[in-house]
Amino acid sequence: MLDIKPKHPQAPCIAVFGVGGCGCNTINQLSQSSLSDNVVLIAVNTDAQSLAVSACSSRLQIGTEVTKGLGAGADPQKGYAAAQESEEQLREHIQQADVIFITGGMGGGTGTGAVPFIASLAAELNKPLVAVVTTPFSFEGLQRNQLAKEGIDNLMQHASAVIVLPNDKLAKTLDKKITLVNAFFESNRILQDVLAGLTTIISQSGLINIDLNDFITVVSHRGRAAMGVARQAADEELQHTINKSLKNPLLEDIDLTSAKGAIVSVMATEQIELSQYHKIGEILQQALADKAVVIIGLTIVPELESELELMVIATGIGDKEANKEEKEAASGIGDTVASNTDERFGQSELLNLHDFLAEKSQNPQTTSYSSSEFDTPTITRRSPNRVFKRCLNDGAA
Ligand SMILES: Nc1nc2c(ncn2[C@@H]2O[C@H](COP(=O)(O)OP(=O)(O)OP(=O)(O)O)[C@@H](O)[C@H]2O)c(=O)[nH]1
Repeated sequence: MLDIKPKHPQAPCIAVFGVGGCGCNTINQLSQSSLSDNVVLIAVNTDAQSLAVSACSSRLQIGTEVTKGLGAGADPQKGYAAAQESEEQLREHIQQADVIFITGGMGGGTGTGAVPFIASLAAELNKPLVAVVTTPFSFEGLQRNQLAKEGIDNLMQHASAVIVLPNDKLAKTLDKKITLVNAFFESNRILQDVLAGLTTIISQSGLINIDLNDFITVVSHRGRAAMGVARQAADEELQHTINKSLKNPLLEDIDLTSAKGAIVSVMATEQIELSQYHKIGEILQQALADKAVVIIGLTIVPELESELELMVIATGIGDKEANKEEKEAASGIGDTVASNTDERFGQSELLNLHDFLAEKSQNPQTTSYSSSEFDTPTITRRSPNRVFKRCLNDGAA
């Protein structure tokens, strides 16, 4: 049974399901990250042996009758039937969470069959669910790739957002001599970062907070999602940093101009200027679809190593052609450029920051942070010894 006891009762409960071999490997690696204490990792598999060596404290063997604990033998229908057999336990786990992340490798039996089933339960229980899945290496053959495609199509019908990480794409960025085991490990590190980043974004209390409702607003656009992280190098133009965050080479080739929503988590030092914060919103509005909802959170980290770090999650990414038609219809012309960004950029967020800066200039003590309140300044963290710390307005701290 899922047991989430957040230290901060107001913090949303986040369940991360790792399903099948790939999913369980990923959350094993994720358990090495420092995650907020409201995040629970649940290993779900048909394969009893692989589950037995999982580092996760919550493990759920599904389909004991259907698979006899031996895996789904690359048959997604078996994976689906296994999840169906264990529907009650899965429901109990889902019910206790406020938001669900699920990860698995598409192309085999368990992940391809069970991930869409779990997503359908979450949809039925009205819980937001974001899936982060891989597609097979092309050397694994056409059959696996076809199964993966079908699995993703099924998943898209139920998940709030789906982030796809093609193993093939990853292979292109690795040394040709890398071993298969290491290639998987590297790929899992990306999955780990994506999941750690997603959970951090909702758990973290910043100066300008991104809460669960913001997250739900953005993921409710449904469809493909993408995520990118960037750190501003010394003297780098803000535009360039944002472009970097939008061009994560390990994610799918996707058309961000069709994204209908984005959540941006900004970490910056106290030196961040109002105009910089505003500019992030403007640049993103121009990069995404017209009327895209952009929610920007800000956390002040005095010890940040760079001037600024950004994590962007873009959602509701659709078909390029459909998007072009939509834009043309909306504007009455061919090439549309995002206009009137102020209207779509949350004024209340700007006011919050403005208040903060004004207050700071009048009363410097209100922003004197103790350095122990903050931790390593990167958005995603891998060190198991580092506890994620909250910032500024966390009343419960
Ligand atoms: N990135 C990454 N991909 C993996 C890993 N393990 C497997 N995969 C990919 O995920 C696909 C599905 O493999 P598994 O997750 O082992 O399969 P399963 O879902 O457990 O299904 P069955 O073994 O048939 O029960 C494979 O075809 C690989 O492309 C991993 O550790 N990392």
